[in-house]
Parts: sequence; C-alpha cells; structure tokens
Amino acid sequence: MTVAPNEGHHAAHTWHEARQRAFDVAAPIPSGPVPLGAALGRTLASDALAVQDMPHYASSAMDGWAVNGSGPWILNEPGQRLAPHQASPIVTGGLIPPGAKAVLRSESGVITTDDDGLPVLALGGSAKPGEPRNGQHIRKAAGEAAEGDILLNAGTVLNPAHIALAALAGLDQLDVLGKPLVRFLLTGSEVVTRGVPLPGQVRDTFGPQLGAVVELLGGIAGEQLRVGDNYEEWIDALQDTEPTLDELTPDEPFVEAEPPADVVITTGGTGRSGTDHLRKAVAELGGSLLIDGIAMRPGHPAVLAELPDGRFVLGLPGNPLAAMMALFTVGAPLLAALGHGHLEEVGEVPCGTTIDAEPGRTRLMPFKLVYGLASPTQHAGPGMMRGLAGADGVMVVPPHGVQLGEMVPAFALPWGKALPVPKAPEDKTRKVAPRQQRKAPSGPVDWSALDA
Ligand SMILES: Nc1nc2c(c(=O)[nH]1)N[C@H]1C(S)=C(S)[C@@H](COP(=O)(O)OP(=O)(O)OC[C@H]3O[C@@H](n4cnc5c(N)ncnc54)[C@H](O)[C@@H]3O)O[C@H]1N2
Ligand code: MOO
Repeated sequence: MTVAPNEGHHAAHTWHEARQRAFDVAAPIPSGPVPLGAALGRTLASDALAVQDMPHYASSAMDGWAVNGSGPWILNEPGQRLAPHQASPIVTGGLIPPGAKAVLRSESGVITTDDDGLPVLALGGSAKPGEPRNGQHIRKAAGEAAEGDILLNAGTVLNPAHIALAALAGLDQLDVLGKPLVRFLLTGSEVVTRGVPLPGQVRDTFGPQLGAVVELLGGIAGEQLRVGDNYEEWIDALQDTEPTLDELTPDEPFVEAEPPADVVITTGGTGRSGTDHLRKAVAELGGSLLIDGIAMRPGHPAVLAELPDGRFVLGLPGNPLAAMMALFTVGAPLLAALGHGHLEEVGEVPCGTTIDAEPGRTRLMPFKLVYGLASPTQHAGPGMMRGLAGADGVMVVPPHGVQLGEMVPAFALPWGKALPVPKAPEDKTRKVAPRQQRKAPSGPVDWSALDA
C-alpha cells in the first residue's frame, strides 16, 4: 500500500537515461553447459563436434540376412565372421558382422535345404536381378559425419532437430550463451490469486503475466514467491528466494533447487509509505540503488538495485500498467545485456493526435494504429490493463508533447508485431531512375505466343 509518497522526488533519470543505464550496468552472463532438455531456444556458444563417427558402426538398413558372396549361403550364427557363401540373420540397425558384404532383404531370400538336408539361404521371393549388390542395404559407418566434423555451428539458435542431432551424436550437454534466470517476489497483503476480488482486495495480474513477458524479453522465468506487506517477509524473501531443505515438510518431495537467480523482480512496495519496503530491504542487505525513480509516467517509482551477491533487483511498481512500463523500460535492456543481446533501437510512429506538453516527464502511452496513425488507447490508467491489452505498441511522448501528424518515438510490444517502417518522404529523382534504366522493347511486340 502506498501512503503519500513524494511523487517525482527521486525521479533521477530520464526515460532514455534509465534504459541506457539498465543496459550498461550488466555484463553478459558467461556461456556454460546445459543439459539437452534445457537447450531449446538457447544460442550455441561453441561449435558442437561429432565425438565419433556417425553412425559409429556399419549397420543393416533392412531386416534379412548379412551375406558374404553369392548364394546359396550356409547359415551361420548371428554376429559371427562370415566366410564366402555364408549368411546370418540380421535386423534393421543390427551390427554388420565381420566378413559381410551386403544385406539380403527378408523378402528376397528363402530358407531351403541343400542336398544333404541342411538349411541354406537362397535367392527367392521378390529378389531383383543382381541382388544383393556389394554394400547393398548396409549403412556405412561415418555416413552422416566423421569424428571431429562440426555438427552445429556456434551461434545457432537451437531448435528441436538440433537437439535431436546432439543426442544422436551422444552428447548430453551443449555449451550455450548465458541467459538470465529471473525469480519473482510478488508482494501485497491485499493481492488475491483466485476468484473475483472483494472490495479492498485486488486480483493478481503479475503471476499469470510476468513469467511470459520475461521469457519474451530473453530471460528464463523462475520461481514465484509471494509475501504480504511485512518487512521481515520481504527481507527473508530477498535474502534467499530458494526453499531450504528444512523448510520442506517430510512429505514434500525434494526437487532439485533452481540455480541462483541473476535477477529478482519484485512487484509493489516501490512507494515511500510505511508498507513500502523495497529500498529499506535493499539497503539492509548491503545492496545499492542503480536507478531510483524515472521521470516517466506511469512507472516513475521503478527501482533497479544490485545486491552484494551480484543479483539485480528490479522493483516494479504495484500498479499493473505502471509495472509493465517499468519492465519495458528497465527490465528489457537489463535482460538484453545479461543475455548477450543489444539495446533495442527506439522506433517512430506518426502521431494521430496532439498531446500537450508535460514538463519534466516522458509519458508512455499504449497506442493503436488507425489508418497508419498512432492513437493513444483508452483505459490506460496506471492501474488498468485494457489499454495495453488492445495496443499495437507504446508511444514515448517527450515532455514537450507532440503535434498531430508528427513522428513520435515508440516501441513495439514484446508479444506484438514490429512497428511498421515509416515510408521515406517522396523522392522524385529516386523514382525516375529505375524507370529510365528499364530496357525499351527493341521492335514491334510479338503476339504469336498467344495463338498457341
Ligand atoms: N501520495 C502518493 N501516492 C502514490 C504515488 C505518489 O507519488 N504519491 N505514486 C503512485 C504511483 S505512480 C504508483 S505506481 C504507486 C506505486 O506503488 P507501490 O509500488 O508502492 O505498490 P503498492 O502501493 O503496493 O500498490 C500499488 C497498487 O498496485 C496494486 N497491486 C499491487 N500488486 C498487485 C498485483 N499483483 N496485481 C494487481 N495489482 C496490484 C495495489 O493493490 C495498489 O492498488 O503508488 C502510487 N501512489
Ligand atoms: O507512475 Mo505510477 O507508476 O503511475 O502508476
């Protein structure tokens, strides 16, 4: 709960400064191995090599018999060395025995008896002329890759087929670029997580939303922890967001804890009332404030801090839209920097309305594109979500305002389409040039093809 915080007092950074600072304070997380099950979507940090030939042994491509020479063949035990005119049963994928020269498909051979009544394999069934050719139906070793070949290049963004290839090669882990793990600390005694809230209660908008947005911004969404407005709970939660073994009841299965988070995102408590504990908790833990308020609306009380153990704490205001604007402004650049990304360039859209000046403050306004012009959405108060839910992007309205038709800085939503590239102003000289280059027909038009 916020009681009379001093709005604007700590708005130390402009909107542009805050983004840049959030990007500059973080260094890319070093690369490291991850198990294949966690590698989807990650970026390979170094080439993945074949540790042995692939396939690593010659095998049969068909069910049938491994054979040496021409038939009829005397049957041998599976796996034994085959002398000329010997054969042994084999299944698809089976190891080719020493001495085998080809595989005869089961459809192409028949077991019969020789003059002495002993079982022999002879060509028959649907055998084609010349069957079996030397090497037929044998998958050669190293047919897919030789030991040391590059299977996946550094920089590959891993898809399911890449991961399957790594598994086929016998790899258990892949070396990937670091990606920030984010944990969440959702606060507020009035917040409820189910059902229709009663007066004085508010339904939680962050639990169902923040993890997904963090993933879209290049982070890994970790655990969510909820605390009320009690300072001790805040401190405990910020100190260590992992459950310890003695906190687990004997019936709870021990699930391997997540590795330490790189970023903790808190919601609420950024104001300056008695129940707003973020700054005090950061100070008590020996952390430092990197951003303490931004000259923007909504979202001005946003905080970025660093704890002595290296974790960043991103304090989002409790108001739902304000929190999202703070996340786009500070969280997006921070996660980009930690995840080897770049600071997204701010785009531009033509403004469909005049917006008056509001000195000293950037306004972040969700907009909808109507006939190519950006119009601020309705229902975009700091505590609302309807305006953002229906938006195409967010305008970054400078303190001096914007005129109808003027280009205004803007950014796309992490889940939305990229902003349209504004059309270059009409340039007659450029338009004429290609037309002049077009080859003129050299003679009368030939219509003969139409008669065909
Ligand atoms: N006198 C002043 N009051 C306020 C100021 C100010 O400058 N002077 N700033 C306002 C602005 S702007 C914001 S933003 C908020 C910041 O509030 P806090 O970060 O301290 O957050 P709370 O006070 O805990 O909550 C604010 C608001 O958000 C609701 N909330 C909290 N958690 C959730 C959630 N999970 N889902 C949905 N809604 C949530 C909470 O119930 C409050 O209504 O302070 C203003 N006040
Ligand atoms: O600036 Mo507050 O962050 O409007 O809701």
